[in-house]
Amino acid sequence: MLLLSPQQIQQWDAYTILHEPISSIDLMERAARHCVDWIISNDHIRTSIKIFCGKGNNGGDGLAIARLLLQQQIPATVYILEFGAKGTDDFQLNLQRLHSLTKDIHFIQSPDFFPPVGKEDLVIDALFGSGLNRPLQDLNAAIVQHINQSGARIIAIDVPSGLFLDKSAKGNPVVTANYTLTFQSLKLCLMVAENARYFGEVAVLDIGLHPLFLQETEATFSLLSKEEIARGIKPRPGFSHKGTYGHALLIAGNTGKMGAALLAAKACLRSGVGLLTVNVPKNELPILQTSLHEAMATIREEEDHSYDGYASIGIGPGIGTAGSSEAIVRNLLENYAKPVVWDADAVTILGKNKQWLEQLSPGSILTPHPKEFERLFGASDNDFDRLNKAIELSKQYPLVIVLKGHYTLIAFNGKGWFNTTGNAGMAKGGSGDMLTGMLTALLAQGYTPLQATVTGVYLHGLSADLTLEEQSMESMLPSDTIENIGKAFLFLKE
Ligand SMILES: NC(=O)C1=CN([C@@H]2O[C@H](COP(=O)(O)OP(=O)(O)OC[C@H]3O[C@@H](n4cnc5c(N)ncnc54)[C@H](OP(=O)(O)O)[C@@H]3O)[C@@H](O)[C@H]2O)[C@H](O)CC1
Ligand SMILES: [K+]
Repeated sequence: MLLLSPQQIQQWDAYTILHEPISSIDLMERAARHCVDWIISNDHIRTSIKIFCGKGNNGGDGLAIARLLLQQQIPATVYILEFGAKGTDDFQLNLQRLHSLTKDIHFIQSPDFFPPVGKEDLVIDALFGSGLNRPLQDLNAAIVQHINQSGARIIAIDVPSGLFLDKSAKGNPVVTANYTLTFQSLKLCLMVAENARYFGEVAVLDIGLHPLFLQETEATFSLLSKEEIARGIKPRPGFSHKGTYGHALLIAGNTGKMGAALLAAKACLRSGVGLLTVNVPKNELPILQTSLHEAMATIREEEDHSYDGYASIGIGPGIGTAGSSEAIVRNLLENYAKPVVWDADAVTILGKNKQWLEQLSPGSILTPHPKEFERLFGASDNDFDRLNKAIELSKQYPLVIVLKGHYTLIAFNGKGWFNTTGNAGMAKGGSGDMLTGMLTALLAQGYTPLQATVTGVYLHGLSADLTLEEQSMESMLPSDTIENIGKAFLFLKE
């Protein structure tokens, strides 16, 4: 699914109106009906429902929602903000329709006329949607503040009023909704952590916009889907052998950090690799060899670092950032030409030696979390800037950049894919090590760097989601999640 700009969403509307065909007012009616159905079926009806409307089509949705509720004998009161604009055609038509049912419609010209709003109320925010083109001010800003401090349950229609679809609204007045009912597809503003306190829980309502439009449309950002990932999984033919699936090397672990190496190695082995060697310090060899029977080992301190024969290499988990680790990073840059997975301490080392970025082998995968990303590429003013920076960097460098977060972004060649699997139980030490192991395994099996990354990131989150069948988000460990990588592969084949 593509994440569209406000202009593209308007075009999608127009395309649907033309090709379904359906009138604009009927499309609004369909959207409002879906909202009402969702509100009722999710048990959000309260004795007092206050619907705040702007005079655009978002406000039109609010008016239609009010009418549909009233028609079901559910009382709802409408407050229309008068900020000088004339209502859109569909707003005006819905206003007429509502007038024929109720006289309880209030026009608000100043804060003196704001109704009291309290905890017992359900507020429906239909002030502004995808048409917002400047920060809210004056009366609009005041009503947002009034609603936000009320303690009422707030359901935002399409997006919380005050959020821009595809750029930051940091510092602006924005409705802090408990729920957001967004139409047809997620929006970029609903994917970023800086807006999480505004959008609350998000439900995507399928209002039947024409699917063909997407086939004719391009967008920078899109969402990964199960079907897409499942299609890319390589079959394992009967006459294959361990050589078919590649020999991976993980350079991981150090004193006190051998857990990172073990997690990466286990995840690598569970992700289909043919052979795995782990490079560890001499003293730590027994830990590896007694815990993991399937992995081979090489000794960190030995001088001869030949990388010949490895189909892929992952470096970073638990190696530390000391000079000896820097020397290994340097050595790898000079002696290995295939894609490498760069994670954790290895990313920090690259951050300290930015000139080395130019030397990364094409197709290498960088997996920084936001802080590591900052160390590598500098600070960003907001989440949107960081996303756009990742996209720009992916044009500049022949790398796959994995920007870890609630919705991890994978940037490559000027495009970005958001992952849709995973949960907050993964916010624990060891999750990143697991991912490095998985990506290294997939690269070794001949997946292209982009394919390895989208598949690995998706499976990583999916394994964690499947772990919730027997664990809670609090209790689950990366070790549990690794044991569910198998279930995740099976789930893709269903
Ligand atoms: N395809 C769909 O998803 C459907 C969406 N629907 C709903 O329609 C809205 C979008 O409606 P639109 O009329 O385009 O926009 P808004 O209602 O968000 O805004 C209306 C106008 O408000 C003005 N504006 C913008 N920013 C501000 C501001 N800060 N202060 C005051 N006024 C502002 C702007 O006009 P200007 O001429 O003043 O620039 C906007 O045009 C979408 O979100 C859905 O809720 C359909 O109902 C169904 C299909
Ligand atoms: K809204």
